[in-house]
Amino acid sequence: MKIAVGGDHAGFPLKGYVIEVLNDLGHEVTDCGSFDPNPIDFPDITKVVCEKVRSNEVEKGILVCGTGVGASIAANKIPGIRASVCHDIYSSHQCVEHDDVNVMCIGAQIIGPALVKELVDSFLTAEFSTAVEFRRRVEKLAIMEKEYAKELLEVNKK
Ligand SMILES: O=C(CO)[C@H](O)[C@H](O)[C@H](O)COP(=O)(O)O
Repeated sequence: MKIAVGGDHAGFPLKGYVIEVLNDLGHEVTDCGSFDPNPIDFPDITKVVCEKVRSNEVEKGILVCGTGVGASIAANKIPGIRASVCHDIYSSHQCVEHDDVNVMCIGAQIIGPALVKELVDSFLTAEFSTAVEFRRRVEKLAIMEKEYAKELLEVNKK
């Protein structure tokens, strides 16, 4: 699978390990930075990773920041992105099965390499359920995105 990976300064060391794990699992990785441990704001890296996901250049994205929280907030502001912090195995596959999550966010200050390996594998091997209720809920997310975008356009016109 094609995967885009990115992280801010807090995620930098763990991002390297995530890439190693992905390579070992046979995935094709695009490293979106950061490429050194200097401070960089998580929204900037989040945009790079999520653009690759929403344009279908890659199938999924993985973001690493200090807690995963900032990256997840930023990613969920981008149309077409459904992001989640995944720090437990159940969420890491259930978020794909039920909510079709396409960007996993993890916190380098929260979890270590052994768990990361299992989380990444669990996230990437999970499949979106065909059950009608899950499909309906995700469609509602896309509708919400459009509704609020319309509202923003109207506010900007004034
Ligand atoms: O976790 C984060 C956002 O949710 C960031 O990666 C940072 O770790 C966090 O904001 C702390 O910032 P700092 O510049 O590393 O002190």
